[in-house]
Amino acid sequence: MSIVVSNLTKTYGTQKAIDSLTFEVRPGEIVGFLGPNGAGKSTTMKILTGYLSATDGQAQLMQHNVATAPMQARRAVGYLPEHNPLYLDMYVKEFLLFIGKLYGLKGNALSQRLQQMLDLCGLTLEQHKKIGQLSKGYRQRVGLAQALIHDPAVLILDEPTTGLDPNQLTEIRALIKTAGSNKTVLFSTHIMQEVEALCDRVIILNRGRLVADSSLSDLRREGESLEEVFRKLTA
Ligand SMILES: Nc1ncnc2c1ncn2[C@@H]1O[C@H](COP(=O)(O)OP(=O)(O)OP(=O)(O)O)[C@@H](O)[C@H]1O
Repeated sequence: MSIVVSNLTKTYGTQKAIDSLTFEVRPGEIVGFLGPNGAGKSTTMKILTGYLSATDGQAQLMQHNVATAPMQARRAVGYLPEHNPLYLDMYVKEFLLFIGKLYGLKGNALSQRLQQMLDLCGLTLEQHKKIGQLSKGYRQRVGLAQALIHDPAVLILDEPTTGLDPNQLTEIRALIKTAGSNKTVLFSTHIMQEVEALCDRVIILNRGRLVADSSLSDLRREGESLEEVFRKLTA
């Protein structure tokens, strides 16, 4: 399994943001992580990527426990956080080189990987611009390039297409599909068509609890649209 989450719980003060979540993601799957605002999606992703610690339960990425083997787990994952925090004063190329070095890349391996990421993410012409000068769609490309630069087995993307215009949205979706073709991808979104276009499976949370874990083909067989299923389970 690429991702294993068992009985994962996170409490903020007296509020349980996630409550005994258990699910697994197989190698190569693209899984849509859905739920209404505040359901606990970002909290789960932050625990998986080592930005938060769990109150209880366990999570593993590529067999590495995120709490007890954090360095190995972090190397196995690329993360695009919600709102894509970037250093706006850095140049695109400079930023990607900086992130590559943080992952231990150097010399030819670093230059080759940078070139591959600029090509893959369509950033070649923008590489000498400051990140702050880029449109939102191009900033998302930079966010994806930084998540991919160390060639992780797992990609975790928190609402990667929020706030994009329809053209940029289509381009970023295509990029996720290409970049994720040989990876395991867990990504959150509120756009149901996106899940239908990209995912093999959906996991739905509601108020911190898992309320559905199903392949899209099983959902379709039952004759309900994803939107109907979502509404029924999270109303
Ligand atoms: N740092 C924090 N301190 C206190 N409560 C928090 C904190 N972060 C999140 N929460 C709460 O935990 C719950 C889950 O939040 P989370 O951001 O994980 O949800 P989400 O499903 O990602 O929502 P959205 O779709 O709006 O991004 C919410 O009730 C939220 O207010």
